Amino acid sequence: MGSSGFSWKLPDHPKLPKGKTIAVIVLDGWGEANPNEYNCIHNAETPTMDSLKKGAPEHWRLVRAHGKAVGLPTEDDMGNSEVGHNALGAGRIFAQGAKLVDLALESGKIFEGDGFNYIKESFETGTLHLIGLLSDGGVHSRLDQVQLLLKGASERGVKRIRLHILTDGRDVLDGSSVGFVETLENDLAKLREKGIDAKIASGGGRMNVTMDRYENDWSVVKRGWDAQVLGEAPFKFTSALEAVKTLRAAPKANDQYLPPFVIVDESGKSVGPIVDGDAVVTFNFRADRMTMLAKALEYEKFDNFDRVRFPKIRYAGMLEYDGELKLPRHYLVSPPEIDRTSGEYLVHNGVRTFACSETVKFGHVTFFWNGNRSGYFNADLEQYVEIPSDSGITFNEQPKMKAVEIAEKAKEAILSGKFDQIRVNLPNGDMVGHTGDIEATIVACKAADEAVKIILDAIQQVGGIYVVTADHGNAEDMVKRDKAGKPLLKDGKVQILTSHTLEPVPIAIGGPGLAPGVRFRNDVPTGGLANVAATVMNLHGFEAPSDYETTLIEVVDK
Ligand SMILES: O=C(O)[C@H](O)COP(=O)(O)O
Ligand SMILES: [Mn+2]
Ligand SMILES: [Mn+2]
Repeated sequence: MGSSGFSWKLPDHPKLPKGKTIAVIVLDGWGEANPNEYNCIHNAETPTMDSLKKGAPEHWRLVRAHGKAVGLPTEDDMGNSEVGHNALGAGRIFAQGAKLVDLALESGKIFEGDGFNYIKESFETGTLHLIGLLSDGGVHSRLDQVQLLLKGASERGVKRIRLHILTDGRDVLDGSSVGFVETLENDLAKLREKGIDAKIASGGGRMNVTMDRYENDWSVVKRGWDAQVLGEAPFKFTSALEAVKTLRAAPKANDQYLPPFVIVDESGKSVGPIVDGDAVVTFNFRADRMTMLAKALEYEKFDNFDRVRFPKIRYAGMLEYDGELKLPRHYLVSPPEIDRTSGEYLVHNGVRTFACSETVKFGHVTFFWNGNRSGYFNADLEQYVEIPSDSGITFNEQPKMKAVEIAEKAKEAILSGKFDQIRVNLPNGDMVGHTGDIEATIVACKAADEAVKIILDAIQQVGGIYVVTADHGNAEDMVKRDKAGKPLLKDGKVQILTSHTLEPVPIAIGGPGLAPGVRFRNDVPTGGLANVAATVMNLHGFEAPSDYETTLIEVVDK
């Protein structure tokens, strides 16, 4: 115990034993919604998940996974992997990046901080470049925040601004890029009237340009670098609106995958390469898909691709993206301080932990789960395994992804007897759901269900316990709906929803190691993802810290 009275030691649970092997399975993008033709989970064969549901209400229930339950600004904010895994791992609700940026903009503090003062040093003689996702999805970024940032910079002496936009179509409807570009162009026109030279300089679809994650495919970041920094891209236009409209007209074009483009002047010269003395802000608040670019912009030593030129810039992230790596060194808003996560507590209490997913979700069950912290708490007690994801494809082409491989790794870890907690993320429902391909998403959900079965069978063999849950909805509703819940039509066609949803997610507990009297309490009706950590700690035989969101379970005499 330290002088403050703080201790990592968790009290013993009065009724539940230690030493059980526990599988914690997170089905990514697996919400609960009414059965209908757009509910891919319902329409897939999912015998394992269906059988768990029969355990309701004692061993199966729903928990909230969106809005304030996961620290987002409003109840209209859909859940996402970052906030979902943060809540699952941390056991408490933290105001998240979206909210923290809102507050900093509202109070004006963002413009008084070190990060802004640093980039401001370039305003007199250099250009301010803003790079990020042009969207109101609220998952990685928000257009209204960019607008306030532009306004704030314009009131504080900026003379030249260049925007490098990434079109979305993943957290928002495909095709919405056109409207966002129009809005932004209007704002920039107003800045120009005030004498500020403000333009969009480059762009591209988020999944094709810049926003890769967990180092799955550096060529994505390189395509962005070439356009944003070098001013080079296969497509050249004289306006961003023309760019997006033209590129969207190609067969099968999609906002997520638009090719990189640069905006050029009458002489064909790019209007906004990044050069020595400029300032750069990456305006996404969410870390996972900005970290790779942040490294390229900041690290002197870098060999992931040939940068050709490494301009001497003043660079700040909207947030600090990685607290361990201190990346980037400068940022406009401090990230949530997610401390004392369940992973850290459990390791301090001797719980041996195995975590696994494939690359595209690997950081979710490690970095996000551990409060946006990379690396092990204690390498002697933990093992994290990453299974390489396919790269260069959209996941509707391979909807089974690496579900079986992840499950087999988990099974091996369970049967090895070397671990007390085996934690996985099964990405299928989410990654394939984001493609908007309904047939493929049904295949994806079936594959995830089969993977769950492999893990539950292993738990059965060792007399363990399982906790099966999800981080937010996605595959259970693939259509945009009106307020009354009816599919919304556009030009006579339904609009496919590629984004997450506001739906709750299931949580199921069971397995031969679950003590007979354990059941879900009925007095936590509004329970959310943050209640899961205390629940899992109890199942490991510990009481949760008193400031954690309450456990979902009770133990009754049987
Ligand atoms: O980054 C993404 O793929 C989407 O914007 C959100 O999906 P995730 O929160 O499930 O990662
Ligand atoms: Mn997710
Ligand atoms: Mn997702």
